[in-house]
Amino acid sequence: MIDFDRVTVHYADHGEPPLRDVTLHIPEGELCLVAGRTGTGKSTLLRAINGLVPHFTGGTLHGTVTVHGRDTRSHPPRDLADVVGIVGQDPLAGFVTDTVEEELAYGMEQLALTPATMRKRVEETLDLLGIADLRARPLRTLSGGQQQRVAIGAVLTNHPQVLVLDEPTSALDPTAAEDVLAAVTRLVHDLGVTVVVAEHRLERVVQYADRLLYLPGDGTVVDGEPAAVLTDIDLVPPLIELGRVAGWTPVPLSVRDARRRAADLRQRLTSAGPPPPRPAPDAVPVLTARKIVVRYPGTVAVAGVDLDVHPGRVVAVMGRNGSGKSSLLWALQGSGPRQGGTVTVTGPDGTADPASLSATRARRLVGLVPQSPADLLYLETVSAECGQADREAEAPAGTCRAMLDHLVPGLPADHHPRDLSEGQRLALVLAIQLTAAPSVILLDEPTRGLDYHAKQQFAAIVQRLAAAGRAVVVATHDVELVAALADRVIVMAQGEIVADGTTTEVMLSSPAFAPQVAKVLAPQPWLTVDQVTAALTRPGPPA
Ligand SMILES: Nc1ncnc2c1ncn2[C@@H]1O[C@H](COP(=O)(O)OP(=O)(O)OP(=O)(O)O)[C@@H](O)[C@H]1O
Ligand SMILES: Nc1ncnc2c1ncn2[C@@H]1O[C@H](COP(=O)(O)OP(=O)(O)OP(=O)(O)O)[C@@H](O)[C@H]1O
Repeated sequence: MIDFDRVTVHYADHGEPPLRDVTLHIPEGELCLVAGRTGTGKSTLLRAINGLVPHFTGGTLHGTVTVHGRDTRSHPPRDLADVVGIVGQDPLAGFVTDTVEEELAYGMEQLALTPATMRKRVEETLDLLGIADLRARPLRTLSGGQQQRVAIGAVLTNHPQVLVLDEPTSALDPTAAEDVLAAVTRLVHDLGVTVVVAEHRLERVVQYADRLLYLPGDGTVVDGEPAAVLTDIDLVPPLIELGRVAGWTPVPLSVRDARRRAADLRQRLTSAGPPPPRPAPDAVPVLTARKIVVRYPGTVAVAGVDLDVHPGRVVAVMGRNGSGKSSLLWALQGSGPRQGGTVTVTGPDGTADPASLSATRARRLVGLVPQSPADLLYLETVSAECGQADREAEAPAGTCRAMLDHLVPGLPADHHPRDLSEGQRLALVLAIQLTAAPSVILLDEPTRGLDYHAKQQFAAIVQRLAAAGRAVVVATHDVELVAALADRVIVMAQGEIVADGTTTEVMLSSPAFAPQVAKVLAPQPWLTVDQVTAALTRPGPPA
């Protein structure tokens, strides 16, 4: 269905070609997962399938890409639209209409389908993605995950023979991610649709994949069965890391498979004793919120939330798409809407409601890194951004740059923020926020687009902040990140807090939020491979 014959892609201002002499063949009816570190060329490979590369991205393509018998060189994206459906990384940027229903119908209008068919497919898709009650909503008022569902739906209504998805679950809650991937897998099995999906959170997709394309970063592509390819690379989901620690071969690809083999590991962990508990929090909270209410026309996003946040602690806020996490963070930070309730934050100069202060003073109490950090960067260079941050925080010149070097050493000062990798951009925005030395740091879905290595770096940064006495609140769908990082987990549903406890309590009590290690070892209280490794290597009690 998809053939790459000796394909090389060069971007003009980019030295090394992301794809170099790549030959591969993806048969009809396969689900093919594309993996590799940030910036290795996954999106480039995906965009070459529908001709966006090179027709729209610039650069040059040598060799031949053939899709369903059509050469992409002579068939630009519009001539492939009846065969290939593509969902990009940034849903908002890809939308062409204003409302959910219009967006779902748009592609079918281009294919000139009958109104009856269009109607039927729109209804099916609204149900499939759980967005029926959003049908009339303007797209820009949707939460991040709701937007991602619409973007996927808008492609599914066209019934493409080839479906290309670039990080389709990055903003989805764990249950929605499973639903979407199960639906996509049904298309593969029942209708013979060919699917190519790039994803950093391999744990979400690998069990559905027939084939894994791994981009090591030198322009080549390693192509094989998932279990075989994963045996040889260091970029692996927790389940496979666990399999390596336990010495299982071949490596397990599903939780079910791992559970079957885990009896011996459970035994060893039982004799090692439970993981050490995390220390109890300070008695005095640094942030106190009472009866917070956020309303939009027709929606109550936050419905009377009470919350205390303590210094030195990392709190994760989880919950389904649209449950009110972002709205809560913006209300706590003070610049988002808030129709009711009180927020007080304690800083070096005393206690205040950030919403009652100037932006500059508020930033000394609470810093917020938004879902798309690029939104906060608007100057031409890294050093201009840093200088501006120093001035706004009335901090000595060089404060922000020192903070940035602490996070990611050695970023060139004259780089344009646009040319930074996702992880570097995140570090820059974090450094800008930290320059004001806020007591509380709020992070909204900070690991979208980060590979496993970048995520580890990020977790280390957050742990250092907490160790230095900051309070950190992270809204996220990334259960593996939460397991590794958070002291406490809050779960929101329809604007209310429905669970609040230690990470272990909350994650073990709800299968939707359990990390892979917990699923394998339940009911024992292990959440991460690090905990398991530490227990297995801990010296036993003297005989
Ligand atoms: N239109 C473009 N012009 C110039 N360089 C580009 C362009 N698009 C991508 N690149 C560069 O090509 C390389 C591969 O980019 P690509 O987006 O394919 O990576 P990726 O593996 O999808 O990364 P991520 O995991 O962050 O999505 C990167 O170094 C990137 O900076
Ligand atoms: N400007 C707006 N107008 C109308 N409704 C809105 C607006 N902004 C958000 N909402 C709605 O408020 C609810 C909460 O949105 P919010 O972004 O806080 O959710 P979330 O938990 O962060 O979601 P996600 O996990 O998808 O990021 C959602 O139903 C959303 O559609």
